[in-house]
Amino acid sequence: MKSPGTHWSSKKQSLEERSDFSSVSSSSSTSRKSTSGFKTAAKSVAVAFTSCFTPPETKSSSSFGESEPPSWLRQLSTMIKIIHTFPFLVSFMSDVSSAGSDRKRSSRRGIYTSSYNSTQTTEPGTLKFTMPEIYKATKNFAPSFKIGQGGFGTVYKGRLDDGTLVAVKRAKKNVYDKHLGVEFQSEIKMLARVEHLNLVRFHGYLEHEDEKIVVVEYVPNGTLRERLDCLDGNILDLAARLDIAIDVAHAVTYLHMYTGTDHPIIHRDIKSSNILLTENLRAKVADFGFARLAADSDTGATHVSTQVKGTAGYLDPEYLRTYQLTEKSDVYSFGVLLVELVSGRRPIEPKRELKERITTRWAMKKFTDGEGILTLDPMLLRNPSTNLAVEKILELALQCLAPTRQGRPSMRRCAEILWGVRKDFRELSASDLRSLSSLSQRSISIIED
Ligand SMILES: Nc1ncnc2c1ncn2[C@@H]1O[C@H](COP(=O)(O)OP(=O)(O)OP(=O)(O)O)[C@@H](O)[C@H]1O
Repeated sequence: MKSPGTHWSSKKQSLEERSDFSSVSSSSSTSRKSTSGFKTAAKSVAVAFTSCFTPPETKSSSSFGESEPPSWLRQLSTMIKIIHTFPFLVSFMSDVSSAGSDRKRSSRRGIYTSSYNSTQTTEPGTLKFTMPEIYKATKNFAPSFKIGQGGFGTVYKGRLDDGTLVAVKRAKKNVYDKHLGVEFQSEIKMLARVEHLNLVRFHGYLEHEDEKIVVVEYVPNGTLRERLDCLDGNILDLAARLDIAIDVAHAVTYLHMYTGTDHPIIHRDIKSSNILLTENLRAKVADFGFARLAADSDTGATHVSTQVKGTAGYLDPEYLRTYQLTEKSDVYSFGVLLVELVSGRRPIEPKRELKERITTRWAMKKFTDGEGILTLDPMLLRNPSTNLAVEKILELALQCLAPTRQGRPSMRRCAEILWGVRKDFRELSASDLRSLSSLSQRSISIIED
């Protein structure tokens, strides 16, 4: 995703500037607009009670590549097959029976079957797309299908033979940029390991000559950063922001506690422009280009030593100093994200006066001075429920932003704390609404009198 800040990717910690947003995902907006106080309060309550996650639809698509997949991928696929034996059988049967297209890919990620030319059956487990399929899906990479541009390359919207909408990430063809190859390998390796409602779903990849392509689920409602910037004129209210924070906490908890095979996964690039939003404004964490496997705690290891990668403004200072990476680096980035959700500000705001340029520093100072509410995004209205929620979110952010990893909560704990904040927020919003309603009833009777 495009960075709102700067990408770090070097042992020497050299800075690599990434370009600004130039394009916005398509599709209609469903954001909620804040208008008058009463309306906003009413909406908050309605949203709080109706927001629920709609799982992505089961999708099937077509095909595989001609060449053998790498051995690590075959092993991975075998693991996935074992984990998903039953879904595989179910989707395999439905694919065989539907026989609508020449080739079929089952609905479960990583498990494929084929009836190409009615005779050939490719070994399940290949995640590969072919170039003709990609050309067809993206209408030869038509400019009108372009939905984004990032450090990795260009992203196109695509439609597979069965109608499934996908995002096709095509790597830049820069033979001198070795990082792209590493990012590509990391992205497909990690995506192939994970499956969670709050993570973008992996459909497959293509690596052929100088083409490197990742195909993932298309998420239609833009990035969180675009929403906070109000690019479509709609304000993301606090109820929606809390839901998004919880979705992200769930996704990252899953990565950290993922025990399906071996090590947990550290995302390393949690930031608002890597969080995609669905039509219902629920969040999906994307971009596994920097993801790493965590240290194996069974061996007593506490961290992995690795070159520093991530985005300026979100980077754990301890990791930056020591090169020691743990899950708590994601927790730090999540703390930055919480402040971003409350304030609407980017982590680094170079145009502001000096003491406000580093958003977390400014916000944490306000919070510890007892003025946390002053950090609230000016687009959001203050009321008792919002005031309380803001205090609680900033309190959690302060813990996540602790200078060393021992002081930070686990991502699971973050999720639990946020559930509590959301529960209180909903209850208080409902009572705010009741008082507003009785107040307006009283004023109506005074006018009538
Ligand atoms: N799955 C998706 N569904 C819809 N839009 C997407 C999807 N993935 C990416 N995009 C769009 O494409 C843009 C660029 O995303 P991309 O993942 O390529 O960035 P990136 O190359 O990883 O950038 P960086 O490395 O700088 O973070 C996003 O900001 C978003 O607007």
